[in-house]
Amino acid sequence: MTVATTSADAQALKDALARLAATPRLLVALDFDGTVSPLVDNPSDSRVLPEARAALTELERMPDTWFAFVSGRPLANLVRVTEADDEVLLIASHGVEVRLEGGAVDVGLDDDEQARLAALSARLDAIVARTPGSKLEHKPVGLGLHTRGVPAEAAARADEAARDAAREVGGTFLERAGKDILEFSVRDATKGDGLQRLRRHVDATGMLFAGDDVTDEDGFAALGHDDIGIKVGQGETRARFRVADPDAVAGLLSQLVSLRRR
Ligand SMILES: O=P(O)(O)OC[C@H]1O[C@H](O[C@H]2O[C@H](CO)[C@@H](O)[C@H](O)[C@H]2O)[C@H](O)[C@@H](O)[C@@H]1O
Repeated sequence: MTVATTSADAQALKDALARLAATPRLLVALDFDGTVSPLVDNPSDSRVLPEARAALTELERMPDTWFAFVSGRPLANLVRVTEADDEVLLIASHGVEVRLEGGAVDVGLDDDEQARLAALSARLDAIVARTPGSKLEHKPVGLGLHTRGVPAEAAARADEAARDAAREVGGTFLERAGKDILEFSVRDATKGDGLQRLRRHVDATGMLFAGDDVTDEDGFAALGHDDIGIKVGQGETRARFRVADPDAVAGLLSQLVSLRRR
């Protein structure tokens, strides 16, 4: 993948990182898939790149410095793939599930939400059965139809059928199209809500947030003037900066560690 950035952009990012490294209370919040972990066919195989992991471990040890994963994955799944210890702050299910110090909140679906999810799940199962290579992911507040590796036309047909199914079930489903995944949720929190929650929790004076997907745009929208938003890869974005891939994110995290150590 090529991502066009000029040397002026690269210098501006370097300068912004140096300023952020000097902030009194620093929060580093990272999307997981496609940001610190390269995209892979089987979601349970995803892991944080070693360089990023080393940098995050260093950040965790520094005073007045916190890091968090902010992901669309369910919380239990996110804990497993990130191998996060109990200290790591986690925002999961696109902002619905939150684990700050003191444990996670219970999402507690009501009867109507449970019934609508069950009805949609049955319909999506039928779509998966006739779409080889697709998979249905069950999440605490929604369902994700995965089509990675499915030929484009068949994937588009499956997505369209899934949208029809959600309309048939009725009520409000928040629809999110990500990378080879179409999700339907009965709750409407966003990663932006998650970042605000984290900012308040640690009383951050500066924040870095990096993400690669459309749902990360809600996160970029929640950033302030003294924060840094980094889009990973191609696509439209409101982030101020852009890097090519998870390796580049890992490199930036290492730079941030060195700068903050100083
Ligand atoms: O917010 P994120 O941390 O980026 O999570 C978004 C979704 O990530 C996972 O799916 C994506 O990554 C998989 C592994 O690389 C890939 O196989 C899939 O095609 C991608 O859509 C995860 O499985 C989903 O639950 C997340 O919503």
